[in-house]
Amino acid sequence: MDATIIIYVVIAIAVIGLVATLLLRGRRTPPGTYTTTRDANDPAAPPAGGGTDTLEAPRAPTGTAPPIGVPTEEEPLPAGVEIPEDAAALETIPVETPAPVQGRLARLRARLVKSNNALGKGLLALLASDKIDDDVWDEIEETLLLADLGTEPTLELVDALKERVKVEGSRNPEQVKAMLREELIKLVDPSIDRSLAVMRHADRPAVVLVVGVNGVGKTTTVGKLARVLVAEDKDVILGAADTFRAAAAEQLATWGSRVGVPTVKSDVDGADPASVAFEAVKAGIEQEVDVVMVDTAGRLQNKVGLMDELGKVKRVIEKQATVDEVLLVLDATTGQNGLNQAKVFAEVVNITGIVLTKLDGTAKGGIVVAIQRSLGVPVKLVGLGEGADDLAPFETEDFVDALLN
Ligand SMILES: Nc1nc2c(ncn2[C@@H]2O[C@H](COP(=O)(O)OP(=O)(O)OP(=O)(O)O)[C@@H](O)[C@H]2O)c(=O)[nH]1
Repeated sequence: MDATIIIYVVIAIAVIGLVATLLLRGRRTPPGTYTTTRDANDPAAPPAGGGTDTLEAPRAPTGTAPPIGVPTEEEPLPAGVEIPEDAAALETIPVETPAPVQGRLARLRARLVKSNNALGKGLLALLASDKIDDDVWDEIEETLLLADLGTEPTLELVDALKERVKVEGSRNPEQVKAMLREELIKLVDPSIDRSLAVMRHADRPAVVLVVGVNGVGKTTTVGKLARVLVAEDKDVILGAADTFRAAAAEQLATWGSRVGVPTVKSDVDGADPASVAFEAVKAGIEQEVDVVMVDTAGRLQNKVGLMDELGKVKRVIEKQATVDEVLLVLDATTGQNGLNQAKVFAEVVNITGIVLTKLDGTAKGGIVVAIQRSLGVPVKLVGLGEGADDLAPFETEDFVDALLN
């Protein structure tokens, strides 16, 4: 009897608590409010009058989006932004355990071997031929250029090989392979620091901003990278600031929920990305996570638009934290086009690392060298498939071995 009363009392307290929480939360995030000056790139002029201005939301293609609040750099406000409960709450649903990160590139080597066979086999056959005359050197050069190594690195590699063949004389296949391996490793550069800046600061999380054009595999990469961080035992929050494509936020949230990582997103198409980024970092600080990772749209229709959007996202984040890492995602299959994209992004934000996706679908592994050379930024991660754990930290020797096998 006593026990029944206690159970009723506990249930009553829980219901009252829940109702109070819902009421309070509703009051904390008034929709459609906008209290300070607009930015030039904000979508619509605020109506005149009153202490609180209300902005029309940027319209979704259907034109059905309701008015939302748009943040300013002075005082960002939520714009229909959903802030999930902390990761501990999400962990009540079964989550997947990501594959270990250590040695992933070596394990995924077969993907590169398949696509880069032409490069490795071609070069080894040429170098091991009885007589290496100018025609053979030309063919070697062509093979390297076709693998997107870039003109300058190709010439450097060919010169180094010519010199070694002259000095060492031998064309025993094993020796040739060792020689080529050494020279390729030098070109890719094992001395570069490729670690990700994902260490939590004393009082706030590390913030990673992920940029790149649509379709390169950016959202997928953020999802996969969340798994990498979870595998390294880090608490993560995702910010779905790619508000341009309606499904991107849901796609990201699905990736996150698979590994118990919450996603801050807006339920309004075309909401201000800076608002989502701000709220994600705020949630990350409040929930004391290690890393906040923000996905962005970064449409490349023109440089000024891109600069406005990414610049604002970054400035708004910097009201509460530092941006520790800006990762540019590039599709390895796009060759020169990817390099051009990289240059435009590099002019707009300070890129600290490259994620090269779809390396499994191309024989153009040389793009790693070309990108590092032209941007002066290291390739930190490579995408080697559509599977959830097909993203690997870049390791020079494993990469070169995959090219040559
Ligand atoms: N083969 C292969 N496919 C990949 C890789 N990375 C991503 N993809 C695929 O590329 C496609 C596009 O990926 P998304 O993540 O949606 O591209 P996005 O750049 O985020 O596009 P938006 O969300 O529109 O900005 C998807 O089908 C992914 O599965 C990879 O490393 N290898």
